[in-house]
Amino acid sequence: MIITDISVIVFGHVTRRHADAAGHAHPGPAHTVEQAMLTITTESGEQGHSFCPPAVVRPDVIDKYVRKVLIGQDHRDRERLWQDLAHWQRGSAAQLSDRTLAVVDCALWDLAGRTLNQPVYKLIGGYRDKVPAYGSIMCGDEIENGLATPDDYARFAETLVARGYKGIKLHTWMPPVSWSPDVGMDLKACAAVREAVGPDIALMLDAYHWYSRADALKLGRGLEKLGFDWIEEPMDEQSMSSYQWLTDNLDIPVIGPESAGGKHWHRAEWIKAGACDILRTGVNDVGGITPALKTMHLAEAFGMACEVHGNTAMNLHVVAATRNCRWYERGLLHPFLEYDDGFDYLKSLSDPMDADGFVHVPDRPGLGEDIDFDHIDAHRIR
Ligand SMILES: O=C(O)[C@H](O)[C@@H](O)[C@@H](O)C(=O)NO
Ligand SMILES: [Mg+2]
Repeated sequence: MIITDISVIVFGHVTRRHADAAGHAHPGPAHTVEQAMLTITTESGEQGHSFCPPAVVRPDVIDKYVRKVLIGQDHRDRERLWQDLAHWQRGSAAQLSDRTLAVVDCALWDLAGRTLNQPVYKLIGGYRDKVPAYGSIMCGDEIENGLATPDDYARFAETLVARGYKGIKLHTWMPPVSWSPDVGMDLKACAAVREAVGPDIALMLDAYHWYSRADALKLGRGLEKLGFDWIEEPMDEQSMSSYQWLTDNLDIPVIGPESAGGKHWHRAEWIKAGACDILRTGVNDVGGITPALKTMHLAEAFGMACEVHGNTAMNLHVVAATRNCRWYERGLLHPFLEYDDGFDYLKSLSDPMDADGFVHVPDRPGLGEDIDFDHIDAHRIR
């Protein structure tokens, strides 16, 4: 039970996803990027693993903070270890990020599950073994027949419905796309998708993140006419009062915050301020499964849904262990990418989806990631 070692392996991972100047992903040629696997080991050799970009678990952060808090501790004390790491953030000069807390917390949950031979969501307390997924489409682009026009979005939406999705979220065009942002074009894409899929598919929009209040209101009013289920991140989430204003002026549910910091504490303030109708959390956004569950339960106490940001096993287990979340966000998707091909370092998908749009939680222990350790060893960089 006592943690004796924390290690990081950096390996090469082949992907066709490329980040643009704003950090949003788009398809491109296959290229190799560095990926890190954090491993926490106990005195009896039990291990838990979690994946992230190498910078999140760079040696100085692991040595100065993570090892100091975890080594010699009982791995089952996830709550205390998470609180201790969160307290170290204050004195870390912003070097110890919520993302690092998340990868450590996930590895501890994976360790607990692997040790007990149980999936994480069953350790938390399962609510369901399969969850409905919405297809989360990548941000728009200027790629011919990609996501360059409203018709491109409409055609892709039809493909997603045929695949089984019962919900679709659009991310529309954002800089560096040359002519964006453009509320009119956002609404044309949303109208084209609604026309293509009909009234029974749930639709949501995740918009350009820095619209003015006036533009966000215009966008929201347009989505109301199209019967969309929520509007997401149309303004800078650092302005909670802007979201309070928008929520007061729109009928369509406003969801958030996704990217704002402050973990579950700040999300409590959004609820108190009436800055959202649906709360949002995400394992990477709030610092782990542990605080994501706190956020889910916070929202539940206020009679609110809390939708979980992001794909991968860590978020799927949170959705499977809670009632007040309607969807699993499966993505990001693009006509030129085959999402079901998965990752080259996992032997199978962590979020397999059936033809009816349900993602089945793997019955494998821990986070259930079917890790190809031989692949990782063969492509190890350091
Ligand atoms: O890079 C990002 O901002 C996220 O990946 C984002 O595109 C997407 O995950 C999101 O906002 N989902 O709600
Ligand atoms: Mg979002």
